[in-house]
Amino acid sequence: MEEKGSSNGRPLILADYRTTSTFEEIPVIDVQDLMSSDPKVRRALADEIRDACTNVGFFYVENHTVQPSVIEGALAAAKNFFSLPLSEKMSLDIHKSANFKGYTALLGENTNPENRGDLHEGFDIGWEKMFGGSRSDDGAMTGNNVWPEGLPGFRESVLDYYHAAVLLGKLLFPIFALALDLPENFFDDKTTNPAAIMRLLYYPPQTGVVDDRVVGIGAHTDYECFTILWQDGVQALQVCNNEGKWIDAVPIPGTFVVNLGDQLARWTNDVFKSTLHRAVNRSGVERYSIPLFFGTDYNVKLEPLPSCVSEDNPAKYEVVCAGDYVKSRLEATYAHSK
Ligand SMILES: O=C(O)CCC(=O)C(=O)O
Ligand SMILES: [Fe+2]
Repeated sequence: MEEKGSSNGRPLILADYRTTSTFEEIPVIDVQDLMSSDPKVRRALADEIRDACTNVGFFYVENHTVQPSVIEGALAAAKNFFSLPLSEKMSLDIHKSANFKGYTALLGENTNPENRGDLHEGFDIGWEKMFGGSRSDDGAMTGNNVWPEGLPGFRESVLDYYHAAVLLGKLLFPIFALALDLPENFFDDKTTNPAAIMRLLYYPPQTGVVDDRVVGIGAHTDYECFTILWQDGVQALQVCNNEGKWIDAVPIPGTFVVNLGDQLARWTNDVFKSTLHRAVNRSGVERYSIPLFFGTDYNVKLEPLPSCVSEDNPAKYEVVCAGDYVKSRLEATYAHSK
């Protein structure tokens, strides 16, 4: 790839990085140096991440900070929850909660408006301290979590995972900032109350002829800055390249898939890609995944970075408040099953 500006003293015009190149595979990035005390090492990692963000919008991270036991706990919690009788799950129906917390039944969501509903079940939570409860003010997205009764340890296992994934997300923000040639602390004052939504997802297998309008999760882009996704060993996630071809995000043990969402696309005026993806579980067995969508605080304005706007790449998006934006996207996703 052509060398364009960068950390050698010349100003970086990020707008020049916007690319229409395509990809055939998703890069794997080792993030064990995320907290290195050597700025050169962090810079090298940021360059690798910038490449993935401008060309693909997806990458795997290996050697991350989340302990396997925490992941196993969350997976066991998910399996216990989704095995509950439907009536118990429906008592936590997401439509009854303030701001999209709780249970989504099969076909309850329709992520791609051209489809007929998504073939997955979900359970959504937002920020909550393990001890001391929910946060009082998330602006347009304020609302408490809801928890099932009669599943001992469920809340603890889910929150353990939530906080471990949020911590990883907090470590990723500075490296994204560096990748954008911003001060590493650029996002610090914009992520003081991590606006992170976590979901447990269950995908039944789809057998026989698959109606393209009813798949595990329809083609969509994510709403927040980035998503940290744990997936089990069952292949289903697919990422759309620039030629419209679906590339399998093959499960790689020990990794997370990280993908950019529309908030970061808006900050960067589409220099960083929020890439279309979907999940179709044709494996014949059940699949579980756990995305955590990490955005800026809900009161932050999503404004394009000056270095991402140029004469050739004028600002594409109107400035919006993060909370209003996430809420409007969620409202659209659940509108059909209201
Ligand atoms: O389950 C997956 O692999 C993808 C889930 C997803 O794209 C989402 O929840 O936004
Ligand atoms: Fe997604």
